[in-house]
Amino acid sequence: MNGLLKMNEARRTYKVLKPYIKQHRRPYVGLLLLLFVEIMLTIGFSWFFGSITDAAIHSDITRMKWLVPLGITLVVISITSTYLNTLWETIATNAVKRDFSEQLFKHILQLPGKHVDRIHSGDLLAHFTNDIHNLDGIIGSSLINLIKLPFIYGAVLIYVLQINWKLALLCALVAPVAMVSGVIFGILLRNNNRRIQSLVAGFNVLLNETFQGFFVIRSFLMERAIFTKYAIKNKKLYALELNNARLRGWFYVGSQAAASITFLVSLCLGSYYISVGVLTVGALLTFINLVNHLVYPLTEFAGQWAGLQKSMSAMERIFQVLEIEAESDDFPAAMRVEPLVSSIAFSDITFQYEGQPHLFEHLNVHIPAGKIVAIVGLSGAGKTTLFNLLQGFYKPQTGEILINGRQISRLSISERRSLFAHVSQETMLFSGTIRDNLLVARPDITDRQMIEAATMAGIHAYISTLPQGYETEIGENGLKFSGGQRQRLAIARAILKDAPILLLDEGTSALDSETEYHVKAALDRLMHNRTTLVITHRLASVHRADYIIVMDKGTIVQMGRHEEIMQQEGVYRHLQGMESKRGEWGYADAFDQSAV
Ligand SMILES: Nc1ncnc2c1ncn2[C@@H]1O[C@H](COP(=O)(O)OP(=O)(O)OP(=O)(O)O)[C@@H](O)[C@H]1O
Repeated sequence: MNGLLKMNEARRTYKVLKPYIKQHRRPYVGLLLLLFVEIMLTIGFSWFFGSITDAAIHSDITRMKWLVPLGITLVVISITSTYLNTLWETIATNAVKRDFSEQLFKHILQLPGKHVDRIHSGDLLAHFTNDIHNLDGIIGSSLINLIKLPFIYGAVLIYVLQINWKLALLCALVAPVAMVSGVIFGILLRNNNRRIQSLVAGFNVLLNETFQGFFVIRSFLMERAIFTKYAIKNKKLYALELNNARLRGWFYVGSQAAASITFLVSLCLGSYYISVGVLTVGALLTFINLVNHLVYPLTEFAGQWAGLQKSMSAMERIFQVLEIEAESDDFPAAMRVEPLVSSIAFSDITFQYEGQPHLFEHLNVHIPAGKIVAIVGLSGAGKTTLFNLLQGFYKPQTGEILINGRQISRLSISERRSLFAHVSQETMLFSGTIRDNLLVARPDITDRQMIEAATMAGIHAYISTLPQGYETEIGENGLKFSGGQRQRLAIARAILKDAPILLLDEGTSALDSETEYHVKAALDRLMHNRTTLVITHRLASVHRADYIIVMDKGTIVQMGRHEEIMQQEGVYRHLQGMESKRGEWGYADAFDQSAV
């Protein structure tokens, strides 16, 4: 039933969390022990009030003499147990959350490309900013209270039954009402919390897009539209939070009413019992002290149940990611592969992106070792997809990719990724220093090697002009690089990776002539003695290639040297024609001057 905690859901949750709870079992065992201490304290204090009152009424000084130190002992135990309870609960909850979030993060880092495509980064963010924190219910307070409350209820009921069974049973009549209203409250609260959680995930998506697309938003004057979206979500969240408060308010009013009625009934009937000599004043005091424990565990149980359900819905969202099979059990490590100049063969490859029509059908192509091969074609022809397949981000449905005759699918992920150095259109720079960004491929390299690579890439001279050189911080709050500088940093990274196959995406952005000269020179050095596949959108640069592969809608339509395929009627000549028209319009030149 919607809203009720499904048993298989709970079982699945605890199956996943069990190893983490087991690993941090000490604070959990401590909390279980404290549970019994708390039950003893609850009954002990009530008994103490009754006993000391009766002793006072009967002027029993001897009894009072040993009751006072006992009372002090109870207070000391109570203070200590409260302290330990807070400490152990925090340790248990946070240790489990810490390990579980690390596992989730690791899992996400190892998800296959086809699944990453389907998940919005804002949703992934929400797992860490929201869902993980909402797990408290299943691993912390709610779980412990759900175990504790029935014990407290049972122990108190047994104790008050032997004080006066009629009074006790009368008070216990409140139980069914409290339980039914608790279940209804739990369902309503869970449904409301589900809506809140999915709204919070939506917030993350919006914020993520806004901060990533800051300049696009400004350039397209989208500020008002984005702000309106934010404000609408904010209003919805406010309404849902208010709904939550109302639900909780009504529930606590109900609990209070139940507690007050029970208190009044036991006080009035108890006073009558005193007057007819069935109860002593002390026994009534003990009873009244305990009677609240016949109501609050029931109402509190419903509250904790709701907390548990809130955690369950957070866990449900996390499951959607956890259930996707990861590429490997552990992180692939960078490894040195033989710097053998390698041939590449796509053999009978059929591939389609999920939910898309076939992009490649029986694609066959052989690239000899040590050659520079340019891949050209209109946008969407499948050029980038070839790179994605080579690096194993996606798997072909049929066919094999062979490197030096070896089936690439038989290589480990480490071996496979170590074969390629990829210089993409967009150079991702991470927060940290220039050194950190250069050493991403090989943290073990020496300063001399790093400087050599930067010199070859034509970026060392610039880095040397910076006051802090290679230690300069880059990223959000640090130095920003121009497009050309970023490209040269990417080339330096690729030089340091020293892989036998170079995958180069030249991109559409043009560079000014001087920068282009430096980048080209750096690339020439990088391509030396390697097999290079270069996606190029600027046909002026294809003359350097040994072969040109022309792609159209997932098919290789032409292949050969520039001079050969220029003789043929087809896509390549058409592209060349477009390029020269672009040159005539002066578009490329104008762009060249403004870039970098
Ligand atoms: N992750 C993806 N999921 C679904 N479809 C995709 C994905 N990536 C690319 N495609 C589709 O596959 C086709 C080929 O895309 P690909 O990026 O390989 O083309 P391309 O030749 O590199 O284009 P461009 O020159 O514009 O970069 C396109 O129709 C594209 O929409």
